[in-house]
Amino acid sequence: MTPRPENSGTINNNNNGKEIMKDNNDNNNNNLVDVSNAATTNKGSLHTKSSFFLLNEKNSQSIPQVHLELENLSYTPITSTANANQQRNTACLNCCSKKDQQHRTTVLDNITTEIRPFELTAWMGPSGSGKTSLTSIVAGLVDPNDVQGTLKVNGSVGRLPKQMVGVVWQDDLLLSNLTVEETIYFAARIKTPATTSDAQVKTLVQEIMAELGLVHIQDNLIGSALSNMPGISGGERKRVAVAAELVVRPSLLLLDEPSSGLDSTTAFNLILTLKTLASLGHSIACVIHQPRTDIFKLFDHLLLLSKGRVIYNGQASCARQYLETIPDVVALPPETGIADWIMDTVIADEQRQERLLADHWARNPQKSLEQCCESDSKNNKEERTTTSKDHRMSTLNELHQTPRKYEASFWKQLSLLSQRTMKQRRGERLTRVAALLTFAYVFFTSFFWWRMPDSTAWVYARNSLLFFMLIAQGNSIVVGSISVFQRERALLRRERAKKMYGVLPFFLAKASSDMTNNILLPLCYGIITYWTAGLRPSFVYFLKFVLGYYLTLSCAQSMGFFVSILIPNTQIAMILAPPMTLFFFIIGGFYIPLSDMHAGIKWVSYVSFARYGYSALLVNEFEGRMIPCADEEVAISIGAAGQCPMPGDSVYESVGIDGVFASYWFNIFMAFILQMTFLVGAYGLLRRSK
Ligand SMILES: Nc1ncnc2c1ncn2[C@@H]1O[C@H](COP(=O)(O)OP(=O)(O)OP(=O)(O)O)[C@@H](O)[C@H]1O
Repeated sequence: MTPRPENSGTINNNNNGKEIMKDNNDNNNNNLVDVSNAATTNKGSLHTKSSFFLLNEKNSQSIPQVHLELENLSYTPITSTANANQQRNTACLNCCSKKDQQHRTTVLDNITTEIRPFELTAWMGPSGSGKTSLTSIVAGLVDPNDVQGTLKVNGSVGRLPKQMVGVVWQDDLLLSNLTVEETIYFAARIKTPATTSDAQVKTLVQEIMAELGLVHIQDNLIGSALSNMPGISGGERKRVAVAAELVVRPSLLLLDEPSSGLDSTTAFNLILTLKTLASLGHSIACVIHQPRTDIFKLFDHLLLLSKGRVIYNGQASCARQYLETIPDVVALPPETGIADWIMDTVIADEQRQERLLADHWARNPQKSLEQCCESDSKNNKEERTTTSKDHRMSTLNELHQTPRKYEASFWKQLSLLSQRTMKQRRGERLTRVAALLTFAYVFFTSFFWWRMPDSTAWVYARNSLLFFMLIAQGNSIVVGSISVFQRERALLRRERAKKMYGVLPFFLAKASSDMTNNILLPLCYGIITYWTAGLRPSFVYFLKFVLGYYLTLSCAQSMGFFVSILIPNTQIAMILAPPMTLFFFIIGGFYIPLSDMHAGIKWVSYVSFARYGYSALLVNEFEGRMIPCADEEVAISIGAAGQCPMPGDSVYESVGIDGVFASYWFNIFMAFILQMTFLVGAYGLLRRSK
């Protein structure tokens, strides 16, 4: 933590007798930072304000404040089988339909709560109580048809624009080859308006990194445990994910277990950071499991859930008094953490299966609260009245006018996404393996097809080499394209839901990066092999070979991209892709001459990129030249055997490449059209996918 300068704040008393840290530079109540709990519970580490917060304070008027009210909210998603949910409260949706196995599961039942600005709210409850579901509902990520009840923003029924909501999930999806700083910078830059300069964004990034203790690892790669790539620790990943959301100061911040995997001091400091942020006017709700007592005391508001029902919803400081008034609840034993005790109490209630706590709350929540927490409730009401007087909240209509659809312009989104894709590619283990594989292919191909003599005896060898070059690289390009996109899909889904960028800039960045990066090594292989194998020795024909070869592989790449969006299941896509590609190659004209192909299958060859690619390369190699006679007996199975010297055109005509298909440029045009079709199809599917 950056130490707070001694003269930067004073300790005052507010009307509750709480210590309030107030910035000397600004008398606005916005800037009050309640540190009483922090000071009393963790004297050794009194939280200090870094310039990140000072910077935020200066702009705090620009943070639209949000008061979110959830009234009688229920969440009943459809589950695909009844068996798995027999224990649940289920209701058959339409038992006469084909989908008569579909049932609705009541995940959340009649939840009434609120998230207020200037407050840090905790959502607690045992595993499976519905905390993550509630986060998804508030973030607007579930099907609205599955949600009943009312959601109000600043008094009006409706939803907050997604740009004003920051969400940190339990499973952070971070790109492994980006550094800590690059990850936070990307989030900051794409989510801040164009009017904020790059220098200002960089300052914000530095400040939030300082605040969350990430400066010393700012140049470290994130890494990935899945691909066994060393990187930052789990706790550091969590802090990076938090920083990427915090850096743009969202009005509403939702965090799903942000402290899991952190040591208790780091967890305390993180929650304290959130508390400080809340004091600037942000509304923050935090799913938390079993925080230690000093962390628990940082929370203003507590929502306690048990199996989808409310057990307590009120000031965190009143929870103990309230629970102890309920018969059957054992009072907090000495030397026991309050959060531990609350969780033990809730779990014991769940095990009894009588739902005493939920029923008790349902009978008369407000009255029970007022009885046991009278003085605190009164003070709280007064505080809220003062807050609402001081800050005129924007209406929901005004809030919807504030953010643009996307903060960054189209070109900025495209540029940032392209840069991120390039960075993710650098040093990827996959790329290194691909480089080794290319080297192996060059060696292997040179061994079998070294400097082929230009004679009729080598016509078949030339044909087979051209086809081998396509099939060897084409298949791995399709498979590689699918595996890479499947990894990116979850991140795309999450970032799209946050309205960070549009589909078109993502698509263009992805397609252009793939069409260069993924094809680069295979193209090198083609270029080297052209000369080592002794293909047509002319620079013009060489350039035409490069164009045809590139376009065919690039078309294969686009087909892989299309398939990976069409089939969202990775395993199925990976199983289906190789035979599909192989099929397109088989009907490409080498194994079965196009002239001999059965009419029932021949039409498919018109949509095979391999057909146009192979035809273009073959025509380029043999068109308009005479192939000299071999000294030995001519032994070719295709072409006009016996004719010597042999006209090159007869080689491709003998496999059925004739008429307009015998034109190099026609085949190039068709490969281009096919690629565009795959790309437009991929884009359409991507837009429709969620
Ligand atoms: N779409 C869904 N269909 C069926 N059941 C669901 C669905 N979403 C959540 N559930 C169930 O609802 C319950 C609550 O899930 P949720 O993930 O919200 O709990 P949680 O309190 O966040 O749990 P944890 O602390 O373990 O993350 C779980 O039993 C879960 O299996």
